[in-house]
Amino acid sequence: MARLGSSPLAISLGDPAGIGPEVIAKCWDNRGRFELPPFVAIGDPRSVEKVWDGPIAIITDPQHAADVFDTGLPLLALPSAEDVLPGHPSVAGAHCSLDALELAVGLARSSSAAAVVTGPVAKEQLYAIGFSHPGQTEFVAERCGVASANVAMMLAGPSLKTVTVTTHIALSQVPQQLTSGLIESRGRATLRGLQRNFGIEQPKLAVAALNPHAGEGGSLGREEIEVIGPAIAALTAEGWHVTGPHPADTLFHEVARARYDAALCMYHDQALVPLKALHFDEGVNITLGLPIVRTAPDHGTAFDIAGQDKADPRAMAAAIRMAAECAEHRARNR
Ligand SMILES: NC(=O)C1=CN([C@@H]2O[C@H](COP(=O)(O)OP(=O)(O)OC[C@H]3O[C@@H](n4cnc5c(N)ncnc54)[C@H](O)[C@@H]3O)[C@@H](O)[C@H]2O)C=CC1
Ligand SMILES: NCC(=O)COP(=O)(O)O
Repeated sequence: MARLGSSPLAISLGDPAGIGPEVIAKCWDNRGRFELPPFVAIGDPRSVEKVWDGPIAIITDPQHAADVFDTGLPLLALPSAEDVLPGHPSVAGAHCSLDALELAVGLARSSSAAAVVTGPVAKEQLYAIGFSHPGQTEFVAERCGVASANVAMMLAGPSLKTVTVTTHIALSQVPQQLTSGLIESRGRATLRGLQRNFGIEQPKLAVAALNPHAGEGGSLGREEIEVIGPAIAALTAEGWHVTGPHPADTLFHEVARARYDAALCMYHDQALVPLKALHFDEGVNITLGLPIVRTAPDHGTAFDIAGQDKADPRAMAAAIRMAAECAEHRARNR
């Protein structure tokens, strides 16, 4: 188990109607088996009570989380304006999930929490209340004062780490938004993040192509020649170990995966499909490039199974463990 200082991890429950409250409660239930350090959950206590009958320890100071961790799930209460119905998202629930996220980030920024783990939110619900960021990644970056181009959304599992250059945009927008500058800055955030969070001193980055067969010499698209290639050359000139652009269809099999520490992908599904195919049960989303550690499970709100005791907590447990390990690693190598 990672050894943290006196501060617990702060975990936002996510959308109160999603599976966040259930998987977090199940993590507390299985804290010994999953080898989890003390954490404090943040959100509406009713969202947990509706799906779990274990003990909740309401606290008002995160520093008390460790004292009560053996007897109940430590919870900083942020009640939603309306009652919670698992599987039925609401405007009030979206506001509640955003408040919990904001508080969790604030606690980590002020060192009252060792790291942040975020429960799943529904982007559609957040967009409906005026949330102007593509996702939690960009929101956390802004709250930390980091430009969103300088963070990287990494999905990490035991045998694969992927990063996506463009994040939550329509597929039709990807070619316009892909620039050499953006690929470079995501690449840099990834390489530094591998060093800082995972202790990989000389990280190897494999860059995926956008087009089939890496563009087939320009006849199936010119992004590899005009956009991706120059970004790889710039990163290589800085001394980083970067290869590509690699045809994406042959980048994720076992032998190929052994050649790199992370794959830099051009769009969301290029990065997330291989990761979830291999490691859905234990995939972790980690934001690289922040002054704090932020992780999340790779899955979403799963409203279709919320409140039915079907949610698998292993990805949340992996996110908690990774947050603790990265925080400890960063503290040791300050
Ligand atoms: N980090 C985050 O906050 C994320 C949020 N989302 C949000 O979640 C919402 C739903 O997205 P979907 O694409 O449907 O993905 P999803 O991950 O919520 O669900 C996809 C399928 O996997 C199942 N599933 C997901 N997690 C599970 C678990 N722990 N145990 C058992 N089954 C599980 C669901 O029941 C569903 O059938 C969207 O609004 C999206 O914005 C999606 C991914 C990550
Ligand atoms: N598909 C990954 C995802 O939706 C996570 O996004 P974020 O809210 O962590 O930015």
